[in-house]
Amino acid sequence: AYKNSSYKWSLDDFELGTRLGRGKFGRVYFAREKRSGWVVALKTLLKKEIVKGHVERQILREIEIQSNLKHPNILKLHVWFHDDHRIYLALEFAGKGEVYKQLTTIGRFSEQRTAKYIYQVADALDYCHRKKVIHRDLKPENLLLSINDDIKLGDFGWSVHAPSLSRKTMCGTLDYLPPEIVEGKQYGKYVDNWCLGILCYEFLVGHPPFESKTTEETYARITNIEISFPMHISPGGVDLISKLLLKSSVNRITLPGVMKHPWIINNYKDKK
Ligand SMILES: Cn1ncc2ncnc(NCCc3cnc(NC(=O)Nc4cccc(C(F)(F)F)c4)s3)c21
Repeated sequence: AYKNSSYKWSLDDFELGTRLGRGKFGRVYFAREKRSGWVVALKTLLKKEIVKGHVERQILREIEIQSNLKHPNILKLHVWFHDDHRIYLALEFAGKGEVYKQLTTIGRFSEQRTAKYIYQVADALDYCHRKKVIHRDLKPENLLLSINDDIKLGDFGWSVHAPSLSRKTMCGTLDYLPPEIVEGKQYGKYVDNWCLGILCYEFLVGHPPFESKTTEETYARITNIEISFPMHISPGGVDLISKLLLKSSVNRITLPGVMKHPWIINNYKDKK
């Protein structure tokens, strides 16, 4: 029945299970589609919250963008539907949950684990960029892990079609903002390359490089690129991060360049 896209999905098609997570606009549940037995992560978003947050256009853009992306390291949006009060996103279920939960539990990741995740995120982002999509909100909270420990890039709630000037209102952490956004300049797809550098540092060290007590201090450290590396990071890791965290966005190492970087090659053995 559900193969033809005109099928009207509803909550009645799903059996809800345990709650997997809670966000600002709604909750995520483990769910099973009754007829096929398919397991999904059902994200519910309260319409009145979306209207209050003035993010209606964003959720529609996310649905349009994520429905058209098909990549092994991007969380699939299977179907979406709505009722009087909520919008529902039936997403691919990531068996090992959120990356940041693992990062906070373990503290920091090994070079091998980091290289694998960075390779997979770079591969997913390169695919997005080729489809003219900038993710813009890359951080551990938006990364999930499949049961085979593969990265699933999720939450395209902030993604846009390149190039873009649309303001990214400050919600959540500032640590990942690149200098061009902090300085309110026009920006392009290279914002994702910057975020990949922040992500790589945070995976290896356990916290982002410019984290500070005050917003002003974080801004200052981002625009001056004040970065220090702990002793335990290898020269290869320092080299890759230093080639991503460059003020001039066009000089940042490309995503294919990240995937071919010696540090990645040496540390990520079983890449396909
Ligand atoms: C926790 N967890 N454990 C396992 C597991 N497996 C899959 N998914 C999980 N969690 C959901 C991950 C998400 C993916 N895509 C999202 N998309 C979104 O949240 N979009 C969104 C929200 C609010 C406002 C807007 C708007 F309007 F601003 F655009 C957009 S959330 C899982």
